[in-house]
Amino acid sequence: MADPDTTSAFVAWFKDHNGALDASSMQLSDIPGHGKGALAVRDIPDGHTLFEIPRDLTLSTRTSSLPERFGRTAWKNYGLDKGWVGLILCMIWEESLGNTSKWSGYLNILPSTFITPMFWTDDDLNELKGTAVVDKIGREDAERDYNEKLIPAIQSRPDLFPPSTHSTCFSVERYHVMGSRILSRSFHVEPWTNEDLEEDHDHGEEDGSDDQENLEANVSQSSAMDVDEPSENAEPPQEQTQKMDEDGEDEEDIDNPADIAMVPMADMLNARFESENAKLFYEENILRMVTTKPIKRGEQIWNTYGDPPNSYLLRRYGHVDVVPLRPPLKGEGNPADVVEIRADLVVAAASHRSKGDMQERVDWWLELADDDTFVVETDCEVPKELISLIHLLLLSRADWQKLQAKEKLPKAKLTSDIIPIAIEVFRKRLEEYSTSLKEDERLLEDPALSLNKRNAVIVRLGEKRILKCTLERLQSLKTTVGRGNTNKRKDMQPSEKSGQGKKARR
Ligand SMILES: C[S@@+](CC[C@H](N)C(=O)[O-])C[C@H]1O[C@@H](n2cnc3c(N)ncnc32)[C@H](O)[C@@H]1O
Repeated sequence: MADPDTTSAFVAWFKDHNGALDASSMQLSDIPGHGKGALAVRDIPDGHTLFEIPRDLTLSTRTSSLPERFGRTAWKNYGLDKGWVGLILCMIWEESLGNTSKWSGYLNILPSTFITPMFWTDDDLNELKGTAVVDKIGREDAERDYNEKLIPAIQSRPDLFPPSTHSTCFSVERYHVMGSRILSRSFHVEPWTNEDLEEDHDHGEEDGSDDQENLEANVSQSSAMDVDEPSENAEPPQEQTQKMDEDGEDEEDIDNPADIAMVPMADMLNARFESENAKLFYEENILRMVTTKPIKRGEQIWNTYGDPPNSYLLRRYGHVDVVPLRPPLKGEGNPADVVEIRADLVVAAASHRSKGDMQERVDWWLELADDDTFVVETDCEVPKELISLIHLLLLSRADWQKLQAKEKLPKAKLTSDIIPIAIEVFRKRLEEYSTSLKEDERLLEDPALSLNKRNAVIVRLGEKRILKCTLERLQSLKTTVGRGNTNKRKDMQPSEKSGQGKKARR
């Protein structure tokens, strides 16, 4: 895919702009099935610096000159300070400048085609039916920002965005390309000093807005960051996270979109479940990629994307992880997979035992539990909140009234009246996919299966394996409970983990 000329032009640009690369340790290469990536060209010890990126070489709304030229007040008035649209506009504008942009040598190496579901045909998207990907692709939301913010902004300043370039450089297609580049490559880079933060704050005041809350949140976030490595510098280096947050709508949840940055060179590293052997740290003036394990010559240098489930990997990055699974699951897949179960499925399964005031109980639940989706992980444990909701729906009217008075959710215990309903929930959830688990396993044996379809099958198969495993455990528990012997099956007690309010990736 990458031609060596593009790669060497990028490396030359990086060095020309004060990036430091230890080429005796690492080189960029084409890696089959991974696009480009970094390989160790010698044995590298733990704690070794592979490259350093000057902060001003990162590309964000802080470093591009566009927000300043556009005017900070106007930037806010057009809504460019919220979400990703401001950074997307900076990237498109920098690209429209061609070779005169400081980042042209970087933008030239970034991909313009993506294999994420955002760009799939309806036929391929159908393969994702039932999975956690379907509702989260967000193409319509992105296009709303394009039409309601970006277009009015560029039309307001023909001096910065000549009308002749609108249909080419500023097209909705380029907008999606830049959005996908951010989705799959951006980092969360906070300012180093309070002065930098104050600078952000000053801009807010200049615009007559009050950013004090955000400012404080950022200060505390900064000081709370993990410090992984001892540093020779006055201040310790701090760990960077590629991808701001694990939640699906992360991009919108970020306190300060100015913290989202494209980081040349650091974004050339691939990632695989629990394979991380290098990590990005930040210091006052540079970001530094440091090895976190010894790496053998010829091995790939892996960053981490936070080891998310395959549904998330496919949606954001366009690939899936397939590694050995852990008990109780067998075979290969992603040990970080999850399956989401909507609360309405639980309500439907419990409806035949309805107490008449079901809706009232559901509303009360939503208020108190603050989540309408349960997440089952590869340990195949029934989420505590799911059990608790079934309990709530089955309570006698008198017990329900007592509970309301106490404002406490019912205990999460898998009793003989709960188990059959939980079984029905898992069965119904499995029916939401259009194929069976066995059919999916057969499909994966077909070498002619397209990459998109293969990835979709891997995502849904991972979810189905969790559902089947949990279902089997519930069925076996039903038999045990039926025999009046619950003590032997302690393993089916709900996990504490899920009781701690693990949120669905929505
Ligand atoms: C941060 S970039 C890494 C550099 C990228 N490979 C390139 O060619 O520019 C992230 C992208 O790399 C690819 N990638 C990363 N890890 C991968 C993996 N384990 N398997 C396949 N592709 C991977 C995906 O296309 C993902 O969107």
